[in-house]
Formats: sequence, C-alpha cells, structure tokens
Amino acid sequence: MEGRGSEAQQPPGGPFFTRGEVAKRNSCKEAWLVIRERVYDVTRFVEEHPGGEEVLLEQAGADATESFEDVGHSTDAQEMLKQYFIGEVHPVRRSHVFWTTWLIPLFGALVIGLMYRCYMMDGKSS
Ligand code: HEM
Repeated sequence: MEGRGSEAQQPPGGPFFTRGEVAKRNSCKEAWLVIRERVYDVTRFVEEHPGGEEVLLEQAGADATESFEDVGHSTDAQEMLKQYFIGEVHPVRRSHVFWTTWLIPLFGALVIGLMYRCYMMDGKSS
C-alpha cells in the first residue's frame, strides 16, 4: 500500500493539453475528460464506469467538472481518477501572455509606421 494517501500531491505540471486537443478525443475510440483543470484519458474506463458509459461519452472531449461533482462521487471514485490522469489543461493565461507579447509591439510598430508615413507626406506637400 506504499504511495497511497499522497493523492493530494499529484505531480504538478505534466504535459499540457489545450481544450481544443481534449475536444478531439470525444468518441469511444478515444475519450478524454477535463475535471478540475486536469485531463483524464477514460477510454478504457468507459465500459467499466458504474454510472454507465452513456454519461461518460456524453462528456467526452469536454469539461466534466460540474457533472462529476453533481453526482457526488465517492472518495473511491476520486481515487480512481488518478489512474487516468494524463496531464493538465494548458493555462489560459499563458496563451493570453503569448498573444499580448506579440500584439503590443506589433501595434506599436504599426502606429510608428503610420506616424512616419504622415510625417513624410507632410514633408512632401510643403
Ligand atoms: C474518470 C471519471 C469518473 C470516474 C472515475 C467515475 C467513477 C464512478 C464510480 C466509482 C461510481 C460508483 C459510485 C461512486 O463510487 O461514487 C460512479 C457512479 C456514477 N457516475 Fe461516475 N465517474 C466518472 C465520471 C463521471 C461523469 C463525468 C459523470 C456524469 C456525466 C458520472 C456520472 C455517474 C453517475 C450518474 C453514477 C451513478 C451514481 C449512482 O448510482 O448513484 N461519472 N462513477
């Protein structure tokens, strides 16, 4: 029973998946779920789910946090999640930062370019 009881400290990080990547795994051939920002590959669990495969397939590729919690799954069920853990949802903020880091200089360059053009045209007309 070694290693049990450390479930609160699941390794942070791990591979990151975007919600788009998860959304592609929405069939019985490949079924991924997001629960509390973590990604679970439940493909081999679908048929074994005590609550039926229907409900899992319905949520496949999506964020099932709410439905998972609404059912009031037992601690056993929470424990089972660990077996299917494959990674985390890519933090939204990162892609946000990625875009703004590019957009701001791009916008700045555009403004400077326009100002320069106006300045040049001004020079020509006078
Ligand atoms: C990997 C994710 C999941 C695991 C490991 C899991 C596990 C389990 C387990 C072990 C049970 C038996 C009862 C219990 O121990 O609480 C159960 C029941 C159930 N589950 Fe899940 N479940 C998962 C996801 C979901 C999702 C996403 C839904 C809803 C869309 C769902 C709906 C249900 C329902 C309706 C039952 C029957 C509850 C009852 O009979 O009272 N489960 N699940």
